[in-house]
Amino acid sequence: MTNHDPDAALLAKAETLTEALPYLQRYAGKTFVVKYGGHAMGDPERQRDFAEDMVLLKAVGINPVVVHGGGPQIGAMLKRLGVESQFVNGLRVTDRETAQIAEMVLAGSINKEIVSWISAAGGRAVGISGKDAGLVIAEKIQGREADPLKGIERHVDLGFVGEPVAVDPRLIESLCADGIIPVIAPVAIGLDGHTYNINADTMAGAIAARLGASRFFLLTDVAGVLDKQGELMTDLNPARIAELRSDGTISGGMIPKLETCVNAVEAGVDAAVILDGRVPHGMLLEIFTKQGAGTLVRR
Ligand SMILES: Nc1ncnc2c1ncn2[C@@H]1O[C@H](COP(=O)(O)OP(=O)(O)O)[C@@H](O)[C@H]1O
Ligand SMILES: CC(=O)N[C@@H](CCC(=O)OP(=O)(O)O)C(=O)O
Repeated sequence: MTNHDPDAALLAKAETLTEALPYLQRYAGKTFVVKYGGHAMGDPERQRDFAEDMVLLKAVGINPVVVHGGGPQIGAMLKRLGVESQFVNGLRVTDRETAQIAEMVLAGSINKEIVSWISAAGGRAVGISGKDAGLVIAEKIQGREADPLKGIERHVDLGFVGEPVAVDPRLIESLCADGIIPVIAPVAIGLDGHTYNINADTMAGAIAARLGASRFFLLTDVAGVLDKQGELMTDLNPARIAELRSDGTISGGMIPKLETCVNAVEAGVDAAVILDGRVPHGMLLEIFTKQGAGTLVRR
């Protein structure tokens, strides 16, 4: 090696940057909605990685919009307060007290924590919930559950569990235009004036659809959607997802996750990606390199 030969490791770094160039050009000015699940919020190092990724996206001209969950954190708080909680098809049955606690955890502690991480990474973030500036209007969900005895679905009352029926994107758009990363908690006011707890995947999907996002990322605690053998399925479409649901391959929290992906891509989002949020910078590799990560859902 002469003095003029670059170090191989440095060269590889430069190559990574040039490999990113077409993606940087393609995505500049586009909006990416990132759903940050409660299970994906690992230790402080992972939290810092996530915040750095958001700040990096913003720095290269992409508009990240974060919608976060916090299911495990709500569960821990309910347990501390001695309140029982149960899920039906991945949705938490939410009575009035649970709705208050969910709002406290989601729009209070978690929302502000994420804002602090982004701030520590050098970005500017504003933490809001679906309640702010009429961002999301919710409607009560009619819950359904399989009746194992009769082999049919029956209605269940999920309480104050809502789904978005209207999204007013103006607040998000003005924050993005001002160089700010919006961080959104999945709580909204219903048409009836009550506070509704909304599954964070559903909330994020509705926002991604309304914003016409280029990409919708769902960061969770699995590599993506796994088949019955536990192997990663890298590409899915709505028809295949319907099959996976009916043959029982997907269950629990993966049900609302895939439903929301289908709704988002059918509403015009280019692609949704479910990936492991605990893998350091996995989202950056997915966006800026040829290497894919997780499960890509397209029409
Ligand atoms: N086929 C499947 N592939 C991957 N995960 C699945 C599947 N079926 C059910 N799951 C469950 O879905 C979970 C992800 O949903 P959830 O717990 O709601 O995550 P998050 O809190 O990130 O939204 C996984 O950890 C796994 O337990
Ligand atoms: C109705 C409903 O189930 N709401 C969720 C909201 C939080 C959430 O979805 O958080 P994750 O993304 O971390 O699962 C809940 O109460 O747990």
